[in-house]
Amino acid sequence: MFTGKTLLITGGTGSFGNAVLRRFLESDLAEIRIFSRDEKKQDDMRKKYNNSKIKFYIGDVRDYQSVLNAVRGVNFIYHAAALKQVPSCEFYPLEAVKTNVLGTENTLEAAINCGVERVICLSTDKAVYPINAMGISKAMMEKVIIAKSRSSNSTAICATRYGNVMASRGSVIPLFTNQIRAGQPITITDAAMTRFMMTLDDAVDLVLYAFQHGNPGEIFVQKAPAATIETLARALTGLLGAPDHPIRTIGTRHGEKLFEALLSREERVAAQDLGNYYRVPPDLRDLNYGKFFEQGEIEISEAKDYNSHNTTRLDVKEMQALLMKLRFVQAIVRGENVEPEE
Ligand SMILES: O=c1ccn([C@@H]2O[C@H](COP(=O)(O)OP(=O)(O)O[C@H]3O[C@H](CO)[C@@H](O)[C@H](O)[C@H]3O)[C@@H](O)[C@H]2O)c(=O)[nH]1
Repeated sequence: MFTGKTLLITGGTGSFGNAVLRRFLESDLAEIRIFSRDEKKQDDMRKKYNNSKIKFYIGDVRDYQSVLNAVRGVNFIYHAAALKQVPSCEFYPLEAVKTNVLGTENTLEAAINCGVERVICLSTDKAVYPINAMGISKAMMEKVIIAKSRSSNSTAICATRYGNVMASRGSVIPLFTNQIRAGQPITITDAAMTRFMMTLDDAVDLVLYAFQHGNPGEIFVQKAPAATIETLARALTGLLGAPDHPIRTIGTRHGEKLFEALLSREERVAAQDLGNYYRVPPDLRDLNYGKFFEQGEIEISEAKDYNSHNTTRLDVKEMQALLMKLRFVQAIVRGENVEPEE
């Protein structure tokens, strides 16, 4: 399906953008466009990949015209441009709205106007029962996707939703490994806090799956095991040969949850179980509220959400086995100095 076609990656200089780019460079795509605001990172990528299939576009999803320039002539879009840090979005919620909500609207509008075949948008578990501005803006992004896909016949728009991607830049795994190596105590927010644990490779598999099998308005959810932060810390100290390394509890950060959900109760009832993934269909009921009410959903009262407290729980040994799949952790264990996954 990709032979001779063009893919645009918004936010293409970030971890997800890079991972998707690497995977798609192995396909028969004719061209891959990287769209982002970051001139410097684009320049680094130009040198690093040194590949004439890759074209670079400077722009910002907040600016429709700049998106439109990059979208003309494109067949597929992977939309990863986002403000994704929980604390910064708490302090600047309107910035999250501008990039995550309005930026998505701009991207989808340009896609529809240019006859793009498929768009896959990146979402997060923090969009389910959201409590922080980042999650709320991503939840609104999902609503924009579903609303847009109701009214677009020729462009199929889907989302993929993930939990934490292990060892991505700025995340807790590089932080803990730095603390261990620097001889500083590991700073744990709450020992009992759980997070879904998945690798970037798993996340990219789901993007490919969504491109190949997604129907308009569907959200694909990656199933994953979870671990407590204490298990994660103990797994890392064990791997780095410092099992007695001190741990200090610092308390929950701004806008943080004790556990995350990948599917709400309502979504779990409607979702199709695909083995490694869930496929959540869009709610296609119309605005006729009388009908809406008569056709209520009985199963929802019984359903449980799919969350990081009730999914498979990893113990320290299992967590270590998963960590050792990461190139970043393998290199750290060998005693090398490496940058986080990107
Ligand atoms: O010093 C620290 C920092 C973090 N944590 C904990 O480690 C876990 C993971 O934290 P972090 O790696 O910062 O990720 P999250 O805040 O959960 O958010 C990440 O994961 C999301 C997906 O759930 C992405 O959307 C976000 O971009 C990404 O920052 C959380 O339970 C934190 O409380 C600590 O215990 N100590």
